[in-house]
Amino acid sequence: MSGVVRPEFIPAGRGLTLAARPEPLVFDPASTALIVVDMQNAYATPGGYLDLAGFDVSHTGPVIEKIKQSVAAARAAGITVIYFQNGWDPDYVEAGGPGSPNWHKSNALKTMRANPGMPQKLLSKGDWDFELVEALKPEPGDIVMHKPRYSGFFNTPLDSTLRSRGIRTLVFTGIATNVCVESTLRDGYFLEYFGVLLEDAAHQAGPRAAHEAAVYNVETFFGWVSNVETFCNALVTSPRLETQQA
Ligand SMILES: NC(=O)N/C=C\C(=O)O
Repeated sequence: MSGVVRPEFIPAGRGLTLAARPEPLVFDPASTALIVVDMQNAYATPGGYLDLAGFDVSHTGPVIEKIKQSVAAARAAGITVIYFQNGWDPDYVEAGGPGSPNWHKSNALKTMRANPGMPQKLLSKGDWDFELVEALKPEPGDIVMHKPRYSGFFNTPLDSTLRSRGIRTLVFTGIATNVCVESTLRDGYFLEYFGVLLEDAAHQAGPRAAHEAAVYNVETFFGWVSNVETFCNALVTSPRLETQQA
């Protein structure tokens, strides 16, 4: 097959071909992780942080369902599943004070400051807002990581966890496409990971154009774009690359 990207680290005789834009990408389940970014009540449930801050979360249901499908397919194929949870300790030390840009830019922190009457618990560890949505609970064998900033690589054990397992391909799902998903995929690119975005398993914070812009950025500059059905089909039906090249 012409135009297929085959990363050098995938040994001959191994690899599945994922139909993707801008071109198909060969990946090996053994060196791939499915990353589920911040599928917390804060980002996906009415009454959570994004909703309270004025972002539309009314269309997250289908995305949750798509992520569920991708997680099930990944687990069945032996792909490592990593769930991120974004947030801070209950005293908000990890959020940083006025000396941190996070204190000034985080819409969760700004929303709480603007509404002193509201429970001051957005994205606080141990609170409902911080919890993963009911439909996407990790199972034994899955990895759960907390992160204090948008990128999953910042101040977390993500890089060492991936390296120690020989993982080089990262398949992304979650919320928000244009913030934590894109930030983590971009940082992964700089660290030599191959990033794939499943576009129907991600949802934006803000207007739909923000999702589309993030998809464009990934497809054009940072990685590859596919979807859940294609990913699931690749895991069960993709012919081995060596067969295709023969
Ligand atoms: N998970 C995210 O993409 N978060 C986006 C905004 C925020 O956490 O304030």
